[in-house]
Amino acid sequence: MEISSIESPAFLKELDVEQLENLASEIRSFLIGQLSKTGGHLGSNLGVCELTIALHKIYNSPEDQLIWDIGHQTYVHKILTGRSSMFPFLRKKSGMSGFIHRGESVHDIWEAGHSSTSLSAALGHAIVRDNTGRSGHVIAIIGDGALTGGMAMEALNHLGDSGRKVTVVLNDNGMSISPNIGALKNFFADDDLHFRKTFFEKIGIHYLGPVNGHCISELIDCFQEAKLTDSPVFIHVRTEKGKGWLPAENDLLSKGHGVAPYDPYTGEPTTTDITLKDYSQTVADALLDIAETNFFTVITPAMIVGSRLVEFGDRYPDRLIDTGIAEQHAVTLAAGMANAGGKVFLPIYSTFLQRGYDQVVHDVCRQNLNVAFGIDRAGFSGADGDSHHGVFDIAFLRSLPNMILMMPSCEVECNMMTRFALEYSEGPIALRYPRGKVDDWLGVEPIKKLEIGKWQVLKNGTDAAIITFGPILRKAMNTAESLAECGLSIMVINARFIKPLDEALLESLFKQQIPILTLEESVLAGGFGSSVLEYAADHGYSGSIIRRLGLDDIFYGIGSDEELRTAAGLTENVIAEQCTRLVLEREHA
Ligand SMILES: Cc1ncc(C[n+]2csc(CCOP(=O)(O)OP(=O)(O)O)c2C)c(N)n1
Ligand SMILES: CC(=O)[C@@H](O)[C@H](O)COP(=O)(O)O
Ligand SMILES: [Mg+2]
Repeated sequence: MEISSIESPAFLKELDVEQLENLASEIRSFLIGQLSKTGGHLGSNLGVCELTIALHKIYNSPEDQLIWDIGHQTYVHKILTGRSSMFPFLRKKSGMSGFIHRGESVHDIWEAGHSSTSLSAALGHAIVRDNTGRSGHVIAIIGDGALTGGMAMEALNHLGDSGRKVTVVLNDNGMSISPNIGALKNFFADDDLHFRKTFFEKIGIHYLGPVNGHCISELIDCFQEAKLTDSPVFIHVRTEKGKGWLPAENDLLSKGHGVAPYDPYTGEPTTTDITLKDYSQTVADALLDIAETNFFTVITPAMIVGSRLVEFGDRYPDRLIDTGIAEQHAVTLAAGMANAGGKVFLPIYSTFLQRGYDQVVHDVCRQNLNVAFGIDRAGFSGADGDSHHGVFDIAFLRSLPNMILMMPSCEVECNMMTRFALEYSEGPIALRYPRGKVDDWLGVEPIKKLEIGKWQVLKNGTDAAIITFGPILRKAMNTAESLAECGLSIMVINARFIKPLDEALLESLFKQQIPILTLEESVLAGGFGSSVLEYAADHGYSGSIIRRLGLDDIFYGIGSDEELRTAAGLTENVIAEQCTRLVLEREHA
């Protein structure tokens, strides 16, 4: 079977089990070859080849609706639904999403990226199906990692009680990104099948399994039985993440979960920039350093690898808590520990902190607890696309009483801020840092000490001021230096504290009537620039000239971080153009 000739899953109906097994190995080879060039979520997909083939063999997509949790494991689904030719463009600008994307195919029913939503969505689809008299099966496919998320539990609770005909397929590979954790993992690993069956039957859900997820005939039999069952069904499928490719099978840390381009024979990465130090590693190194003399606990919601905490966990196993995918719990756990007098650092991706927002408001900020947040992947998150960009946290955190918000622009500042956050004892504090590699120190002289709400003038100037923070500061400096050659004197300010603002510095700019350009890789609505505008309006400077550059009121898609920045106008050219306009505006005011 030529993978490139597959247009729809209809052909699977004609194939026998042996042919389906051959297809599974061909798809594996295809994935290993293609992803060696683009990178992507290899391990999860190698593990679901047989499972996805069996699902499409037995169910009739799209009349039967396959609802995938997260969606990072849908590459085989994409192949079977006619998208193999798009693999060279996987996770690229204008290419194919690494997740489910409704615009790509009628077989893509539900978009995610964040975990644990599939059961709620499936039940929602089933309720409308039943209310409208439509036929068709609704099947949610969820991983054992995603099942640790609170939403999945809430939906399971509802599903059992509803009695609706929804099939839940648990793809249990024992792995989240790293080995899965928790009591539920033990429950599913337990061979006491009787106890598990009884548990599900008691909550109104018919349990089938465990099924060998690499045995197509077992899977087929099981799905056929599920189709005939007139109540919610839970199918427990056991698979191996990374199945069929030794480098992934042997990778005990993450089974080839998310890989950069690699040599298909050895698995060795072929890109060089992965050796450069990034912000997450800088924070993790600072934590390792501080831990030598101070006791604190690090909490991670399933992101040990991405937050670069492997070494910390090896060195201080009792000081690292992996909650599994459970951001809400992680935040309130941190609040509980802080309330009990513990010192906690919680690295969490900006996009996943969205899940724990009420907990930040209600548990942490309201009680003014000493939780230090490391908001990772703040800014664009490239190839993961719209579900993962960390561009809302400034808007949703700066409105919270008691919260202090910082962003480093280089390695030195990142290290200092991590220390500062752990030393701070007046309430919640967060440093947000991006996905990229750390930059060199930009400052004129090394900072000795951070002061809450104190900004740094990196370059003096009289014609206009750029106020910004984070790595984009370098673009601001470059632009100011180029404009100096054209005779413009542009001040550059490092607003390392996003909240609180440096009111004294702002006052002096307003009084001197220096026009201001704010720059942020985050949404403009409610962002940093808005806080400067608010300050001006509230303190009698509403006539001041202030412009903002940042992200528009849209969801930005996939691209390299630089491509996305260009789309958002965060380039030196646009910054220069805006500065020039500000100067002209002041001249004509
Ligand atoms: C709310 C949320 N938190 C964290 C993540 C990051 N994340 C993506 S995949 C993954 C592991 C998922 O494990 P599982 O559901 O078992 O799928 P597998 O990769 O094992 O197939 C995690 C933690 C996410 N997507 N959503
Ligand atoms: C699918 C998912 O949500 C994660 O695997 C995510 O892709 C991780 O991103 P990083 O590679 O930036 O850690
Ligand atoms: Mg898993």
